[in-house]
Amino acid sequence: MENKKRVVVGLSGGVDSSVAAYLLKEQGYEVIGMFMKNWHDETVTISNECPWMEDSTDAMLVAEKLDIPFQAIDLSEEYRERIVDYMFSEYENGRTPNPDILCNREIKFDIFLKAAQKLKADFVATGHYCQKGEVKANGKTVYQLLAGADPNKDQSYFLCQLDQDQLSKALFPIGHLQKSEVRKIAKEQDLITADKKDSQGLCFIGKVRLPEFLQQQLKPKKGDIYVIPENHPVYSRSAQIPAGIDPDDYDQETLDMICLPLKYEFNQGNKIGEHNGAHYFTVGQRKGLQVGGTGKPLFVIATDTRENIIYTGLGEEHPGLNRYGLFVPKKDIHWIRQDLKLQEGHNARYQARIRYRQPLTWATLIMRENGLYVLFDEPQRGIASGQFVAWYDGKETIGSGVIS
Ligand SMILES: Nc1ncnc2c1ncn2[C@@H]1O[C@H](COP(=O)(O)OP(=O)(O)OP(=O)(O)O)[C@@H](O)[C@H]1O
Repeated sequence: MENKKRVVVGLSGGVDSSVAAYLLKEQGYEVIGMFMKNWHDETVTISNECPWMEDSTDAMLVAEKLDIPFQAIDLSEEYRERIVDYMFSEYENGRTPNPDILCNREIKFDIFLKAAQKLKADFVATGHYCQKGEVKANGKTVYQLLAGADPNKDQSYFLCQLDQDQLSKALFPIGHLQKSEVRKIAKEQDLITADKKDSQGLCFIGKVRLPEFLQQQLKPKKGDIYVIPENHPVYSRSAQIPAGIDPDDYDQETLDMICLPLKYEFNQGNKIGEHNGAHYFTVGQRKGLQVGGTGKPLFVIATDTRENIIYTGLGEEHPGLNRYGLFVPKKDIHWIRQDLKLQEGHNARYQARIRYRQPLTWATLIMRENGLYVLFDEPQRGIASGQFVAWYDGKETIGSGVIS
């Protein structure tokens, strides 16, 4: 008899990974369930809300029900080093990190994958809503990261930093299903996770609230909130894409103006209130400013963590909030499809997004010596440095990068 391929499936104690494990078993794989503990207890007890104990018990019960071996591993040290510390340092520097994307690249498809390989696994599987494809390029197999079939659940954005090696070892057994179908299978198989509520992203923001989390390490620091008028000269050239220019013909100054973060000075605006620490805030944020009586809603358009100043704009249409371009420095550009990598001096049209579940927008990608300029056809709300931009050809994620 042919040797069965061995798969370690990440069992989170949720319904998606439970059904992923069930389907793999049905398909004839030799399946091992593995739960990872990501959080140190002291980090968790702050809000008493990260129920990893309950989750790991659920994961174990699912494994028992499916009659597959089960292991729990403690990755909390690695998680702290690679995700938690990065979160703090990014916020401290006024950037907006995405822990879910990092967790996939650094933990699930790196450390967790290596732990699986120690168990002689051929693959690692997760309950992500995305799919894997394959094409041939220059005679070689190239793996594709494709959207999940359920448009409301597509999680491919969270995997936009995976590389070919990681993808070659990944399986996404529920990616072709709708969420409702996944729940139905879980019910039919009498899995105890069938009715469990969805987690929001990873164990992070959903379970440990972000402001509470940040306050563990970033101390409050009173500072000023300024409001920048809409007609400020800084927007005269930065707030739109000049019509009729061929992407090959953009001069560097114009690109920088449209795509680099705008620099504000406090004397450009009026003081409108105070905050308790610029490092708690992110571009696009509306809640938590606690400035009343402004008529139109107030949005963060920039933070200066060095000077501890928050710059805001009034109204959803403020040009500081809605920008056409962004920039990814050379070292932060990642191509899943290496074979489609843009060469310096070239440009291409792709669809792109800067956050999970955001509808895709057409954009022109312009590769220059220092990095990648992304010019959207429509202005994008709240582009923040540290966020990931991902670009797509239809359902396929082609590449991604960290916004400068
Ligand atoms: N603590 C964990 N241990 C093992 N695998 C995990 C863990 N957390 C997440 N995963 C894996 O990553 C996938 C995506 O995680 P995410 O937190 O986005 O969960 P989800 O989409 O709500 O899925 P689920 O319903 O399985 O929890 C999960 O389906 C699971 O395979």
